[in-house]
Amino acid sequence: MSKFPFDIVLFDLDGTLVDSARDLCPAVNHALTRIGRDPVSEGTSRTLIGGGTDMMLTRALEATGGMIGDDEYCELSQTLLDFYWDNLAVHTVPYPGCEDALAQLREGGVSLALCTNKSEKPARELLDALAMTAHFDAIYGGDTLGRENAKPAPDMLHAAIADCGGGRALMVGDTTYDVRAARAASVPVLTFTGGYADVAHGDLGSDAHFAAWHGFVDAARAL
Ligand SMILES: O=C(O)COP(=O)(O)O
Ligand SMILES: [Mg+2]
Repeated sequence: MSKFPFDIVLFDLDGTLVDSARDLCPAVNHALTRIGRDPVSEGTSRTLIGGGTDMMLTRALEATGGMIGDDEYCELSQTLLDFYWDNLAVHTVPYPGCEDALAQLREGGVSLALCTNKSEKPARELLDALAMTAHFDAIYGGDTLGRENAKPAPDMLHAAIADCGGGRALMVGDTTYDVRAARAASVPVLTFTGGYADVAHGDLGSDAHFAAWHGFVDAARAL
């Protein structure tokens, strides 16, 4: 039994644990400019994150002139990934206070799992680069169980809870993908307002939110 009102915390990655927009934005712009599109601003790129890099590219193409053909899209998606995988930890950092909160949870006997829509390989590489891998008992990426089972589907949440031995779980995220996945898995959900919400925070529909990681443990205990 943990010292918290939950035994397992499932974390989203981009926009929740780490501020990765400053590396994702150059990657999407590398792809856009390759086909002669205008780059998007970092502010715009933040609103495109949450569904995985393919979703980010699709939304960026729609915002800069419309979708392209399937073959060209596949090639461009690979161009984006190649760039991102070589540059995924250039500017990306954990949000202030996040690692202390993870350590506090672990010391309190809570199991931690990562449930990100980022593909598993770059997610693991990013965690390794930031020396954060050891915090997690289970790591799921958007492709681990097949893209069709990425968030907002509940599958990776269910699998991570099982890997952690079952128990009372809590989801922590920043976008509608996280809230919808948590609802589908019947898990309470806390959202971080410092991330990349794709709708107004009040419309995310989470059970509660926190604005800074220093306030996370109190917000989670109050659920
Ligand atoms: O890479 C993305 O677009 C989403 O990743 P996240 O699920 O960790 O927010
Ligand atoms: Mg996110």
